[in-house]
Amino acid sequence: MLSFPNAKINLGLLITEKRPDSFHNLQSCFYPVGWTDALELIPADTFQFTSSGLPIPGDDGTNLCVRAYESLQTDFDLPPVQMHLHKLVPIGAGLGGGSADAAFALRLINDQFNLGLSSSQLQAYARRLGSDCAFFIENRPVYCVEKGDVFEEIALDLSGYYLLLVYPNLAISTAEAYANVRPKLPAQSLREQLQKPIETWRDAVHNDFETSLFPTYPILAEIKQTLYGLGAVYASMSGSGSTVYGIFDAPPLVTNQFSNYSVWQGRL
Ligand SMILES: C[C@](O)(CO)[C@H](O)COP(=O)(O)OP(=O)(O)OC[C@H]1O[C@@H](n2ccc(N)nc2=O)[C@H](O)[C@@H]1O
Ligand SMILES: Nc1ncnc2c1ncn2[C@@H]1O[C@H](COP(=O)(O)OP(=O)(O)OP(=O)(O)O)[C@@H](O)[C@H]1O
Repeated sequence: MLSFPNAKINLGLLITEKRPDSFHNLQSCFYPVGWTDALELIPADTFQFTSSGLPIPGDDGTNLCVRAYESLQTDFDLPPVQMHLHKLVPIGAGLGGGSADAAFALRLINDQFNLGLSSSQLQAYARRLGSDCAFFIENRPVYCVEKGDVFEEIALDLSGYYLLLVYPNLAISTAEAYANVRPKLPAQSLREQLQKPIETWRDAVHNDFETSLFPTYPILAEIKQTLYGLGAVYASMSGSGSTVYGIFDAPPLVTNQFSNYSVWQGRL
């Protein structure tokens, strides 16, 4: 069985409180985007995990695909499988790439072996693998709260817009990014801001990680400015960085602005 774990972007990200478990409560909107890895799972005589494409830090044994298999193996007598991941989504990019691989692995195993797990049961396994993971089980636009793993409906449809993702070949650790933020309760919820026309977002919809990361990595603010210069209706960093995205109402004319970076362009 073959699947294509896709990335996400965050439309706004407010970090509201530090939690007693040392994680943070947040408000954000997750939106799936078309930059994907490829993940294949086939039944085999012995368990094997291999990868190609972008190098993934850490041993294969700690890969989130392997951890997804192991988490189901504790409750089900799973036959061995061979999994191959072709990694294309940049790492340490704020695009949730590893989380998507884990969630898609859970879904593939559930389908391959007819485990009959519901969406909410798969989300429970996913939550244990990472805060972003549960989103990729249903993989549709949602408003998220708490650790980013509790979802609410939001009426937001950006189909028809174009997206440009710019990864400046700079990996930012999520844990480090959280360590440097100052949580604060917003005057107005992100949900209210997102319900207004996209043309108002530039001044109203913020990613709190930009405040702490832009002074350290000025290139991120420069990319954001360049995206607005290219005509973006809205531009922002995604998640804890380092990818910066622009949303456009027509395909942007990119020449050599981002020639040293990894770029993805497509429809939302
Ligand atoms: C920045 C976001 O991508 C926004 O969508 C996510 O909040 C990050 O989710 P993730 O990469 O799945 O993060 P996890 O693997 O769960 O956690 C990595 C580290 O980030 C910090 N962390 C993560 C999520 C959260 N709500 N509060 C936190 O403080 C913790 O230090 C944690 O040890
Ligand atoms: N399949 C995988 N793909 C990418 N990273 C993986 C994977 N499995 C484990 N990891 C580990 O997770 C770390 C970061 O993962 P990921 O790519 O999700 O971060 P990210 O792009 O910053 O996403 P986000 O901050 O939005 O969750 C890597 O440094 C790597 O050690």
